[in-house]
Amino acid sequence: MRESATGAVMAGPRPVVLSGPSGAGKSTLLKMLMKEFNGLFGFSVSHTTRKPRPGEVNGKDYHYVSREVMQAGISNGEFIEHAEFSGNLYGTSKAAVQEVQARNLICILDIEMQGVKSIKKTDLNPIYISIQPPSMDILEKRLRDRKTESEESLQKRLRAASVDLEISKEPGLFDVVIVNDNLDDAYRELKGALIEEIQTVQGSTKA
Ligand SMILES: Nc1ncnc2c1ncn2[C@@H]1O[C@H](COP(=O)(O)OP(=O)(O)OP(=O)(O)O)[C@@H](O)[C@H]1O
Ligand SMILES: Nc1nc2c(ncn2[C@@H]2O[C@H](COP(=O)(O)O)[C@@H](O)[C@H]2O)c(=O)[nH]1
Repeated sequence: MRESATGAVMAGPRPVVLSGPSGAGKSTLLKMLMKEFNGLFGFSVSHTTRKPRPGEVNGKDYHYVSREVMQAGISNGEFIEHAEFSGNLYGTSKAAVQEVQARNLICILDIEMQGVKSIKKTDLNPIYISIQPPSMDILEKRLRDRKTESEESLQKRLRAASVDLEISKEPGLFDVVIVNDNLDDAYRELKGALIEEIQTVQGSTKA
């Protein structure tokens, strides 16, 4: 048993932090993981002040809130971490992580670099995984092809990506670094990195 960063006393699988530049493929890999291991992983639904993209669902992809609401929550101590990214606020609430851990699932946090640094100061003790693009050119192409960003947002994200890739070289910051070139290879690596946690949860649900 341990007292987690959420303030709740929890036993159970270690959470997983997936980080890496916007467009590196975190959500794509995460969806593959959740599809193959249905019922083993739970997504920590972050709050954000950015507007939903077509197809995104409030409460599933994010909790979409105003800056005022988010700032009030931060002041009330409701967030484990938060960061300003590409002109918007993003943050992980204690409730989001508690909700997943209460179901004894492997909690996945998809967060950018400032969030990683903040989580490092807590006792959440996740496995830190960095998903990286094969090159900046390929990252730009993937982000452009995704068609979710304005030119301004795209440029901000590319600038953040360069900084992110530099910081991620810091020894010990990530437990695993995966270069997402071929998607199937990257997915295999991700599964390999999580196999112990997967087997632990599979074992405990069979018992
Ligand atoms: N290995 C790959 N080869 C080609 N395209 C890929 C690969 N991985 C992901 N993509 C595509 O790249 C785009 C960005 O991927 P994705 O949205 O998963 O990135 P992300 O890291 O979650 O970004 P963000 O942080 O902005 O949410 C998507 O359109 C996705 O389909
Ligand atoms: N520090 C945090 N970063 C987060 C959180 N939720 C998402 N993110 C990161 O934001 C960028 C942009 O996401 P997008 O959905 O607008 O493309 C990406 O790098 C995410 O990992 C959070 O709660 N905290």
